[in-house]
Amino acid sequence: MEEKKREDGLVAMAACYQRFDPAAYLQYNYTPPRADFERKDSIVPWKLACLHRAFNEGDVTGELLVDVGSGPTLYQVLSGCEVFNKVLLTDFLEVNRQELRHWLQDEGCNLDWTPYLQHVCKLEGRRPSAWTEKAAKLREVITDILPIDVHRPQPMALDALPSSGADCLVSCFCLESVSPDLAAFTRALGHIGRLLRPGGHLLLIGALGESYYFGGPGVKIPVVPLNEAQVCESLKESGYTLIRLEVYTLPQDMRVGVDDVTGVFFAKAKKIKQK
Ligand SMILES: Nc1ncnc2c1ncn2[C@@H]1O[C@@H](CSCCNC[C@@H]2Cc3ccc([N+](=O)[O-])cc3CN2)[C@@H](O)[C@H]1O
Repeated sequence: MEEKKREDGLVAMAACYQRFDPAAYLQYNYTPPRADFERKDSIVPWKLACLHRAFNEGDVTGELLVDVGSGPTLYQVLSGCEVFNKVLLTDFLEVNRQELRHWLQDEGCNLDWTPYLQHVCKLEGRRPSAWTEKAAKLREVITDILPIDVHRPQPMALDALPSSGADCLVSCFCLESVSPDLAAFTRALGHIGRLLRPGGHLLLIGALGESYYFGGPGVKIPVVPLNEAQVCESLKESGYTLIRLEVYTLPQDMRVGVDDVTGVFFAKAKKIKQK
């Protein structure tokens, strides 16, 4: 009975995503005020600063970085692309994989990523005009955009990764938005952990206190509301050691009606080496 209930929850969640609208989603979350590079307290600059620091403090190294549940966004790998020479983007929906391909092939997409590229160049101490070099670097290291389902014990095709696994995973706003409940969120953390080599790092960004968001006009998608303690506990339960947790609380004017998120967490964790 338990298994049937679990399965039904995942089928219902997948059905919600059939109406996901990448262009609207990008508009809701990746334009001002949530993405305002002139504002110190805007969410996107905070996320980019967390990722820049995490990728550049010396302990995150290797060949392969996998972004889990990329959605239609690229910001999550703008720092990582300077550290890894192979980056895989992944998503559950073809419409999102297509949106990412459009950018990769410079075919025009639904968001201008230039301000993001310029901002991360600034974080790296480079002149903002180096954004074109960063865009070229990104197009060089992103070797594929693949399907993924974090609810499967094997979330990606077996031949997608080397047998040793990825050296680092990044995942932003995905797991809590695709899991019917906390147990499913924790299981999904364990599933993606199987893509990561022991000792590899997980950089996880997610929503705190969010119970729904709009994935398009009238497309209300349920989210499992998380608090910091649950995030820490789920990471521990699914085989990670927490290195650092940072929390951002949304100022009132960042609450724009597209979700009921109250905060954002950034966790840097490490997959425990098997004894
Ligand atoms: N089974 C699956 N496995 C993997 N990925 C899957 C699966 N099902 C759907 N997906 C894939 O996962 C999805 C990822 S987008 C999820 C959106 N998360 C909530 C949204 C995001 C957001 C952004 C920014 C801010 N902010 O404050 O600045 C707040 C918030 C809070 N609201 C989507 O790409 C879908 O295609």
